[in-house]
Amino acid sequence: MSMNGKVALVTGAGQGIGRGIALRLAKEGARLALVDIRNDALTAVAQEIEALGGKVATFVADVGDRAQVQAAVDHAEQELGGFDVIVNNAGIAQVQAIASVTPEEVERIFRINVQGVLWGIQAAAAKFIARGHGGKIINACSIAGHEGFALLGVYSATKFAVRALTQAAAKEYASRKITVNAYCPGVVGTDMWTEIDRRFSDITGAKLGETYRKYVDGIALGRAETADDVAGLVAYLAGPDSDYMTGQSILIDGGMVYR
Ligand SMILES: NC(=O)C1=CN([C@@H]2O[C@H](COP(=O)(O)OP(=O)(O)OC[C@H]3O[C@@H](n4cnc5c(N)ncnc54)[C@H](O)[C@@H]3O)[C@@H](O)[C@H]2O)C=CC1
Ligand SMILES: CC(=O)C(C)=O
Repeated sequence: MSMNGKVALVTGAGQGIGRGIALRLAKEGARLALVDIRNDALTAVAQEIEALGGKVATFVADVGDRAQVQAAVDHAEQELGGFDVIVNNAGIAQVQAIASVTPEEVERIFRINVQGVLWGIQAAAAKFIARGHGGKIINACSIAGHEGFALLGVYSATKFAVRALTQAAAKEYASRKITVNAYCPGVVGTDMWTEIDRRFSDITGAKLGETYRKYVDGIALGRAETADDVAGLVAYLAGPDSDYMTGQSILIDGGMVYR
């Protein structure tokens, strides 16, 4: 188990990709701090990890709020007795034509997808520096962080911003033995995609399920991605085999976007 004795904090851990990452890191031997805005979802995932024999603590926090992120990181260290890895996974989608997007919508998605990652980087890096033995910061990007998609323009802009933060933080923290990388999934069949599909349907008149199928048809490996597919990459980025990698935003999309 590559993460024995390590403590990892995962945001947006209540469902979907975050849940998959938390379960995988627990199987790798990590103690887990789970963060989400939904307490009921956190409790359910914590019970799954405990059933595997894992140690887990949960914190309700909104990642867009800097003080709440700091409090979650402080609690994780106190309750689990360490702090080695943060996975800044929480994020929201938005489907809207550029012509009709509002300032409120832009503010909300940048607050969660970009500031949420920034506050996580800041709080975690300060802990790693204070402890003096480095650490790993892992951020949620997307294929939309490598290519702008129609009706997903503002969402894409947030994910391009995550790549920029990942590169800049990698350079700023390298001398402290802190690595910063990002994972960029393609089409993962979570609630996020159910909502994206529904919004496309509202805007374009596509039948429910049609947009999702169209995207999946564009995947070279011929199937939608699972949270476990993403979690495998995150386990690698969280473990010792990736010690010499930093500043990278790695596509894991079954063959959709080639960079
Ligand atoms: N589903 C997909 O196809 C893809 C997802 N991603 C990214 O992966 C990450 C996870 O996505 P999914 O699991 O699909 O989403 P999801 O919508 O299924 O789950 C997101 C989780 O984050 C939590 N959350 C939302 N806002 C929060 C906030 N302000 N503070 C704390 N927690 C919050 C939700 O309660 C939920 O548990 C996101 O950053 C997303 O942009 C990237 C590429 C593809
Ligand atoms: C949700 C997401 O990142 C895409 C583009 O599928």
